[in-house]
Amino acid sequence: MGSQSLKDQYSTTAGPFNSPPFHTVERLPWTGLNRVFAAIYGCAILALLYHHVQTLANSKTLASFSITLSLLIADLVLAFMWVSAQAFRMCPIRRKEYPENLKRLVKEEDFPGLDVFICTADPYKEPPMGVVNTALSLMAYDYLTEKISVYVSDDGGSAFTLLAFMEAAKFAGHWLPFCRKKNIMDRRPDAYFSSPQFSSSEADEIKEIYESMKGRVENAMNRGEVSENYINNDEEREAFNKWKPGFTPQDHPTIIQVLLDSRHNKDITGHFLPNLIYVSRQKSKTSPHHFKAGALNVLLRVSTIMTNAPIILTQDRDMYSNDPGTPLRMLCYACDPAIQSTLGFVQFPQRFQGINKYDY
Ligand SMILES: O=c1ccn([C@@H]2O[C@H](COP(=O)(O)OP(=O)(O)O[C@H]3O[C@H](CO)[C@@H](O)[C@H](O)[C@H]3O)[C@@H](O)[C@H]2O)c(=O)[nH]1
Ligand SMILES: [Mn+2]
Repeated sequence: MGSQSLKDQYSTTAGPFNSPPFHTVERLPWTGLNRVFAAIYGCAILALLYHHVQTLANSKTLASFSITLSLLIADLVLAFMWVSAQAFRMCPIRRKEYPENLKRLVKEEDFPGLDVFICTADPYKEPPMGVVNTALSLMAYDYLTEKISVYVSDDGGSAFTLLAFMEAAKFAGHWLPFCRKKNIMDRRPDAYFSSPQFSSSEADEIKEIYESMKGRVENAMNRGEVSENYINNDEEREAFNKWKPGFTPQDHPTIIQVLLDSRHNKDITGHFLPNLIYVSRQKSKTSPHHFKAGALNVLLRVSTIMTNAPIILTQDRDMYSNDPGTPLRMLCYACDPAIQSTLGFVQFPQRFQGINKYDY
């Protein structure tokens, strides 16, 4: 990473201004064994390929020529796959961040703003409640809430997704202070409610609010419309009125709806809530929309005008953050002057759980 060689980074002992380090990187033991194994395996592959080439050169019939050629091609493909997988085994490392050291040098009020992007594309393949859960796990980060802005891009152009987020905006007022108070790690509500740590009368109350929100959204979806009894005020009515006849996911004007404004909206304990903005970009059958990349580009443009945070975090709708300290961990890299000027992005490892049958 950056101009520092990996070797220099291994010896990182001090952070900026000789403070304790913000992050360290350590080589994993037993790498030597991987390399020896790869060398032996590589020789075996080369010998096999050499054998195929020899047989090919000496083959006398068309049948043996074509069989050997197919074997050679197949083994070349397998060899390529094996070589590309070795990159991860040659120099495995473990990175560690020390947010406590960062907090000692940088005051919380001086942390940068954070614009969070979530994309969703289809309310039936990607149920709105799933996207809401993802968003809540990010809104509940351990970070000054008024510095967080969550932008949701809805390529499905669905009133149900907007309804789900209107409900989520209200639920956030209960969920965020609850997570803070209980210091919950998994801040995706449905993951928390199905975890063994979930048990207390307070948690039961929150679960009840969650279930009633979920019920309302799912009922509306089952009925196939957001009827009058889901709408609470004129502002909400005005938003849903944008779904005029002829509105389709592939052809409709832009909808941008601010659901939470961090300058005004507070949770039940009086803390400010993060910004929450619903965006469904304009679509037209005559111009390509470029899928997720197109959606992210639109969110970039919208967020630049609305909040323009120097840090952007993006997350697919089928993932969630299982560590509320993620923004601080990211800042451990972004605030390190030694790598800051060359740092483009920080990527966190993904852990796959509960993959559905379409995701293999
Ligand atoms: O027109 C589209 C299509 C997809 N998406 C979103 O893009 C994300 C990724 O789509 P998904 O169907 O989950 O694709 P996966 O194959 O699971 O995703 C992997 O592969 C994609 C590229 O194929 C990457 O963009 C993803 O980050 C990566 O997780 C999701 O949030 C979608 O809602 C849109 O916003 N608009
Ligand atoms: Mn996915």
